[in-house]
Parts: sequence; structure tokens; C-alpha cells
Amino acid sequence: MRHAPPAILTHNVSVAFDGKPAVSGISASFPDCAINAIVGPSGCGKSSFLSALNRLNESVPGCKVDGNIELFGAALGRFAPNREELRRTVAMIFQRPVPFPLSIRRNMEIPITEHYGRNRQETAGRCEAALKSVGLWGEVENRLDMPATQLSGGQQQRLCLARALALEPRILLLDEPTSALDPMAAGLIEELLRELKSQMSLVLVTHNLAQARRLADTVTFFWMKDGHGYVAESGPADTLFNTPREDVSRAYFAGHIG
Ligand SMILES: Nc1ncnc2c1ncn2[C@@H]1O[C@H](COP(=O)(O)OP(=O)(O)OP(=O)(O)O)[C@@H](O)[C@H]1O
Repeated sequence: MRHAPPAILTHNVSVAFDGKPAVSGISASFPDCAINAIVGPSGCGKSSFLSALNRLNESVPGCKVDGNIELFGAALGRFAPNREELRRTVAMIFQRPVPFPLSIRRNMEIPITEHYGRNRQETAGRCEAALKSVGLWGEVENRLDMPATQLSGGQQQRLCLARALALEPRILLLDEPTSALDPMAAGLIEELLRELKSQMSLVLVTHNLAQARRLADTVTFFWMKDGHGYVAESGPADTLFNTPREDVSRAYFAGHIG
């Protein structure tokens, strides 16, 4: 029986800035329909690695990415022929929500019409469905023309999620998506991520080990050596949290270091 390839498979990936490696030798596998947490101390290159997965750091001056990245068994360039298509299918959510400085409606309409065309009825339907999927529709349906920046931080983050989900991504990259939110808003996002994993692969960079314990199916643990990050250990969340193999993982997950 042939097994489906993982959503993301990396081999020997490194990311360097001005010749100085931030991470090196990253070989990792992230299954589909799962929440894959990347954890590790500050500065070990988690965000740099995450951004390489949809070529976001290509536009950073002095940044160089090496190694192989495959998405669903296809090389990155074959999986998505251009950057726009890649960013649609491999969407990214950041620590601080970044809505466009426009109305809630325009925030949704712009990406939807860019991708699906200008049919007004279809656009309105996609907008409503995406806002419903993040539980925001009931909160904003009567004020869609209000500036998105007037929403609370948690609502803005859910709007950014809705904007990404409207384009039906297959992979969702999340860089500390709840660390700027209050516990209630963070809880709503966590609930959403749990629901979304039936439809896609999620890669979640988090500092918050309690969050990783609550959400993760797999864990990839980054640590630092010789001034750059590397994967110290990875595997099913249960194994990493309960019976880690490496001394450094045991110490980190017990809260003794990092
Ligand atoms: N745009 C950039 N230009 C130069 N160096 C950078 C840039 N972005 C990241 N770095 C460097 O790469 C290294 C890894 O940073 P990165 O943000 O990826 O780590 P991280 O594990 O995500 O950290 P944190 O958990 O604090 O967000 C750091 O030394 C950082 O200074």
C-alpha cells in the first residue's frame, strides 16, 4: 500500500542572513490534517524556518534559503508555480494581526476577487462563509463597512484567518498566533485551529508549551548549537512531552532550561 506523502517534508534546509545561519540542517516532516507545533527558545530560528515554507523570507535582503522543501510530495516550485499561488495555498498568520487599513468588507473582498473573479454574489457568499467559519459573522454582519482596525485584537486575528481561509489553503503556517491576545481571544483561536485540522495541515510556532500540549499532534523541538538553530528532537506530541529521548528535550520540557 502506498502512503500519502506528508503535507510538508524538508531535507537539510538552512536559512541564513548575510551569510550567518539562523537555522541549519532542518529535516522535518509535517503530516496533513494535524497540528504540527514547532517549539524552542527565542532566537533558534523557528520563524525563519516557518517563513521559508512559503518563500516569505525570499524578499528579505541578505536572506538565503538552501535545501529541499516538498509539499504533498512535490517540490515547492512544482506544487505552486508562482509566489502568489504559493501564498494562497500555504497561508501565513502572524503574531500581530495585519488587516489592511480598509473596511472589514474590503479586507475580505480584495483577496477573494483577486483569486476567484468579480462575481458580486459569489464574493459576498465566500465572504460570509469565511467569516462564519471563524465565528466572526454574527459579530460584524451589521458593520462590514467599519474599518477593520477598529476590531479588537482577537477579532482582527480571526479576520486575518477568515481572509486566508476564504482562499482555501492546504497548509496554514501560524507564527505565535495567540501571543498578543488575551486568554479568551486566544481560546477562541485555539478552538478554531482544532476544527481546521480536519481540512489542512497546520504548522504552529509557539513559545507556549502549555498551548503546544493542548493542541499539538506532532512536535518539532528546535535548539541552538554553534550560534544557529537545529532540530534536537521531533515526533508525536505524546512521545516528546512524556518520554523525550534527548537530555536537552527532557530539560526543556521540564522547564529547567530555555
Ligand atoms: N530579517 C532578518 N535579518 C537579519 N537577521 C535575522 C532576520 N530575521 C531573523 N534574523 C536572525 O535569525 C535568528 C533566528 O531568528 P528567528 O526570529 O527566526 O528565531 P525564533 O526562534 O523565531 O525567535 P523568537 O522565538 O524570539 O521569535 C536570530 O539570530 C535573528 O536575529
